[in-house]
Amino acid sequence: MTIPTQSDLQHLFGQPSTLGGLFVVLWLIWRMKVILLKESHRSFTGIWSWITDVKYLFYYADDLQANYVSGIPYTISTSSNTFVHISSAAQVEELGEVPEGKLSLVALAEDMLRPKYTMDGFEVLEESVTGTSLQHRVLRTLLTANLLTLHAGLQRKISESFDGEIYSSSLTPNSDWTTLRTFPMAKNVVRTATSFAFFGEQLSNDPVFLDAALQYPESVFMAAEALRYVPDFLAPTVVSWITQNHRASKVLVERLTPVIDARTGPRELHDLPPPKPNDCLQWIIDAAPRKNPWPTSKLIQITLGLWWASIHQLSMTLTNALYDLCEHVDYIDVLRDELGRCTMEGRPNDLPLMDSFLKESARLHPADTVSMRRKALSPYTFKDGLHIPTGSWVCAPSRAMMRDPANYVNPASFDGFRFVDKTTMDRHACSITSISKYTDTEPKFLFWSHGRRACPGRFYASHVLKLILRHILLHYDIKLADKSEPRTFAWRTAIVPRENTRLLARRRKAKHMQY
Ligand code: HEM
Repeated sequence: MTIPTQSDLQHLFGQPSTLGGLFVVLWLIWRMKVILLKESHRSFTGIWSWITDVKYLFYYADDLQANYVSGIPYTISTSSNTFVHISSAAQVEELGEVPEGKLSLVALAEDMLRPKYTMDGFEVLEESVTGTSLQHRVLRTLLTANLLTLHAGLQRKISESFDGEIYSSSLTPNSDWTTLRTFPMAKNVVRTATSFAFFGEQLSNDPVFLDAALQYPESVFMAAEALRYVPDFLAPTVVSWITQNHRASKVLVERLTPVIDARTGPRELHDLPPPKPNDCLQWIIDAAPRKNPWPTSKLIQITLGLWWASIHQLSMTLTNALYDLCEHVDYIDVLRDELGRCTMEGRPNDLPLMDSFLKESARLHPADTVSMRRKALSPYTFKDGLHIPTGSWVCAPSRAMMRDPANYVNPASFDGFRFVDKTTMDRHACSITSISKYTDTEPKFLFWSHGRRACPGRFYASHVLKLILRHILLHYDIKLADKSEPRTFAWRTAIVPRENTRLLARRRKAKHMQY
């Protein structure tokens, strides 16, 4: 695993400034000060914990992989936290069902994101609406059920956005092949498509809104990261400086307020017969309580919370899938053939070969090394006796588990059709049988987590990834600009695509193109 360069640190949080590097320096100074002033009486311990913290900033993923033993818990301790990694199927199943009141995702998200400062006072949502938490109802149920309805609009947004990236690229003018910076391109395409599904046509056409929509998750992430390095009394100042006084969230609030007000206005107006807007914003409005309606500000907070969860993983996953396609070019024609024969209906078993390819890409190249993070609100003892003390974090080392020979045959090799029944490969492309689908969750495939809180956006994510790859494969040839360019770097548990790694794309001849 390579560690980030100065340029990666600058871009880690999406800001082309020197802030990334500055944080590390600030943090080193702060930690040194703490050690020298407060811990001089036990300076060896202090310096050792400081070295450990620096190590886990860059080598968490490597350490986890090196020390992973199937089914045996592994603990990493830093100066701020203890992380217990569980990997037995029984423990993972149990973790997936433990109530929020004992092992909490919400408490952990509060610790990680510090929303009080970074999201302008946002409270991480745990409201229950009709028995299911709101995000699961809106994303898992309604967004998934509407994939077919949104399909044409998403397809249009994706082609406009990707083709726009090609035409606006200034990296290789006058060349047959256009050079794209893969990760920034992926972020733009994902943002454009997802803003359509979340906010509808009007807002997804507004460039100022779109800009803020991409900036918002990055500035929250960046501010939360910075808060780890500064004392609490400086938090508001530092966050305000990093987020440029919450610039992105202010633009989003300014643009969303009139749209929500118009939709929630007098009851007789907003309950008008169809056509009602068909987007996540509307489903959030509809899911809100009727008796004591939530104010617009709360509806916006909830919407932005879900938006935050939706963007980053999706663009990193797309980037990794594109690299895997370039690395394993033999799959390209087979996948094109499948695209030529099969239609997409918004179901998880659409395009079984591409589904399997995406799953294999996720298995070997996930953007996170752990999944199912929870914070113990009180001491918790697993059925097999494993004890988690209050305040500790428990999670599953998902990346190591997906590379475990006990879980997958020949785990280090990329087998893009690992998840289809190969005896059915000579059938008509669309009736090839899947052994397991991309969106399935199970203890050995924790890409989407598992259990009660498994990612509610996964059906949408799978559909959009297939739509984006479909557009690219049918209309473009792709290859890496330079095979030796490093693609990712490690940052805590994440494996982040580098900002400057390049992809080449060339428009295919018209006779090859089809929809
Ligand atoms: C490839 C893309 C994605 C990956 C790999 C991914 C993965 C995950 C994972 C691992 C979790 C943590 C669940 C847990 O801790 O148990 C999660 C939660 C979540 N995801 Fe995704 N996700 C992706 C895309 C999306 C999208 C597109 C959306 C929205 C449309 C979304 C919405 C959410 C929400 C709201 C949660 C929190 C669920 C809760 O609080 O119970 N995700 N996701």
